[in-house]
Amino acid sequence: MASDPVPQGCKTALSVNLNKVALVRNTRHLGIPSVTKAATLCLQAGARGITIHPRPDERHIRRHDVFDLAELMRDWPDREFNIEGNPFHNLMDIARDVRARGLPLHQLTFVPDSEGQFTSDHGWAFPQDAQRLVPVIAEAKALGARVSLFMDPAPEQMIGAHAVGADRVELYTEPYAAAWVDPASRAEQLERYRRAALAAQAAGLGVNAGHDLNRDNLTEFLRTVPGVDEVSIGHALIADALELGYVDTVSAYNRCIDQAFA
Ligand SMILES: CC(=O)[C@@H](O)[C@H](O)COP(=O)(O)O
Ligand SMILES: NCC(=O)COP(=O)(O)O
Repeated sequence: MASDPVPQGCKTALSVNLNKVALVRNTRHLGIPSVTKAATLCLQAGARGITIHPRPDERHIRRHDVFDLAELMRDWPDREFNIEGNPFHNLMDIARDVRARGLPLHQLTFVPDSEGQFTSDHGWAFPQDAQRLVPVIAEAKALGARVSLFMDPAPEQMIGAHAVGADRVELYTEPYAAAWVDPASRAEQLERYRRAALAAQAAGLGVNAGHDLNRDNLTEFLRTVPGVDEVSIGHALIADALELGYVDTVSAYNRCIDQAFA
């Protein structure tokens, strides 16, 4: 990686996931809403990066979106381009193609989804997944990308994630988001994530987080879980943008992050 737009150890960076913009766009053949325009507005509003998850069924992000966005990211050298997906399905082929075109690719987030999965709902497991992950992680790093592994908040798994060569883990936050409405469950979940983040950092990994984070649950998560390098947020953020617009929405999420560090 030539330069790292989201270095470890700084205030949490907001990466906007644009899957849901593409989902709406794909219901007609008109090209609206535009994924690249959404990316531009979010970056102008202060998003530190763009995330996409090109699923094999192309229900939202399509192959051309990856290249269109990578071209756009060339004009934003201090922002991060993060592509999520399963390295045993379509992800590595896309990553090779991005780099063959000389386009930026800062982070690959490996997610163990099945083809056609409704949405991501679990992380990698060690030692079961170790052997097959080693070569694809090595290849991703040779392509110049940081590698993050989507993981459940299980402290005992973090040494395994580091041993296979990952740079970071992305903690799967849906269980926290689902527990948020109930104060006792929320506290219990927060403690799980806090311990998982500390274990990851002790193993030498950076920590990202994502899935169902929103304006209500984000600040408390970042106040409690130490040293989160990046959050990727899509579903709730794009839903908010339908009401508030991209610019005000990105500002609102950045305020949630700022409040956690105040
Ligand atoms: C890994 C992760 O949590 C996100 O990529 C999430 O899966 C979003 O994907 P969808 O937008 O397809 O639900
Ligand atoms: N990695 C998580 C992500 O990119 C967005 O998840 P969500 O906010 O759409 O649930």
